[in-house]
Amino acid sequence: MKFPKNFMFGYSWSGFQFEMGLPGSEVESDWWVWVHDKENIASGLVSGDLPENGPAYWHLYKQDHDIAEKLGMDCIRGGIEWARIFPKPTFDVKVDVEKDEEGNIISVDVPESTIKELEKIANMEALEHYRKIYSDWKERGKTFILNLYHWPLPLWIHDPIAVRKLGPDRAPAGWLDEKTVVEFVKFAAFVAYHLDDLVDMWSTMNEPNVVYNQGYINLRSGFPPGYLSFEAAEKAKFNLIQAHIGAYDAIKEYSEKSVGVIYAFAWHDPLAEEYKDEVEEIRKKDYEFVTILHSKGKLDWIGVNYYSRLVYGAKDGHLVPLPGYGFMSERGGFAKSGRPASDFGWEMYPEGLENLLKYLNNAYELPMIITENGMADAADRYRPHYLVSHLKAVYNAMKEGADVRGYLHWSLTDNYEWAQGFRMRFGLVYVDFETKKRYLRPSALVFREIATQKEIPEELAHLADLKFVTRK
Ligand SMILES: OC[C@@H]1[C@@H](O)[C@H](O)[C@@H](O)c2[nH]c(CCc3ccccc3)c[n+]21
Repeated sequence: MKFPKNFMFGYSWSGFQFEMGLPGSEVESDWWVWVHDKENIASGLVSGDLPENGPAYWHLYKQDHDIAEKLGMDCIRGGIEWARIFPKPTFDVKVDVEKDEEGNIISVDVPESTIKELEKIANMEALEHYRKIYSDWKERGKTFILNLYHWPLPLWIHDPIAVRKLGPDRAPAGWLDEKTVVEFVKFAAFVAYHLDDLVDMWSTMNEPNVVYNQGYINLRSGFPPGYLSFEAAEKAKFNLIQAHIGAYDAIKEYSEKSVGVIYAFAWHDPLAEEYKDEVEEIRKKDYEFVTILHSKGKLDWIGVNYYSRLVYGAKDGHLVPLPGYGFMSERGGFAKSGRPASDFGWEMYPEGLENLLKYLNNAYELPMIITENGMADAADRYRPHYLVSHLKAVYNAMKEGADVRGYLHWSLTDNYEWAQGFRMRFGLVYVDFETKKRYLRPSALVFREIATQKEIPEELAHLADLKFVTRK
């Protein structure tokens, strides 16, 4: 199975999960206070592991780029932490905001004069260090995708502990506050103005759907602010859509490159044929954020994050995602389908990726990049199979006309998995967090074979069809 010669292979990283690990790389944000909060740790909502003990990419980026190059990678999707660039509030830097009659933001104008004002309160050393990190990869003749927002917010934008204790009206409320939209657009313009020469493709945000679903509805996920409210989730969703649109326009002021969004796409299956139509409605609703951006012409490409599926069945007269399948399978066990689940309890379901890519290609007709795909598998027992079976799914979808430009694995190295800390290991490369030393897992060699040849060679294709003995 041969991929096009310009098909890209690589990996994705995010600031909070990868940068910290050696002294001098720490940065305060809502996620920082959230994972250090004693009550969150005591209640088990977060692991108690700390990001400052992470893989130290801020200092060791050359090492990881060397490994990535050795594994045949030619594209990295990376991030930039808003809390690093603007540790202090940017509210006092005034901009013109145009709103419609309902008060929705139509545009935020960030001219060069405003950028110069922002430079006076920005952390220009952090900006320069990001330039060094990105340049080290670009100087190797590689492709770089920069994503502006991957979940942490500056504390002056969002204080999650205060929101949970006092409510969003008496604390910096993050995406519940439309002021955040304006500040995010300033950040986007500032970064595009300063770093566009190093960026091949832009993304405004990673998985906005996870931010509003996990933060305000699925509280067991351990996401900030852990404030249960359906209307808060809707408000956050609305403001995130405004933020993407504002950032899209702001980037276009300073860049000719394409601007997309990276989204968490689960695949949805009905447990029985009779639920088919209702599940199609659920799928449409789940992808609505992307549909809205596309309908407004504010989307040049789609970052597809795919891991597993959700299977829907009837419970008390309505359709719900069923435990025992997809994301809701037993950690380190087997899904009810008989397929193995990851250390995180996510069923391996490569068909979902093939179905998803065909569906998205038909729905949006935009270039796509798999910006995340991988599994928590500390022992690397299943990862070779997971990797080849999902690459085969991409290959099959492309054969059916899906416009996929690349596959970026999640991830190169083990890293800080949010509320789970270091317990969930997603790396092709194992990290000893004491010594920060990197070690290749067997699946890294499988990745290298495929990425260097841009092909799933015959002698590795069998890995897609492995059958694992279930406990039964
Ligand atoms: O959990 C592994 C990775 C995280 O480390 C990334 O930061 C994040 O972008 C990320 N997203 C997902 C998918 C989570 C999800 C999918 C579908 C529905 C809800 C959540 C998995 N991951």
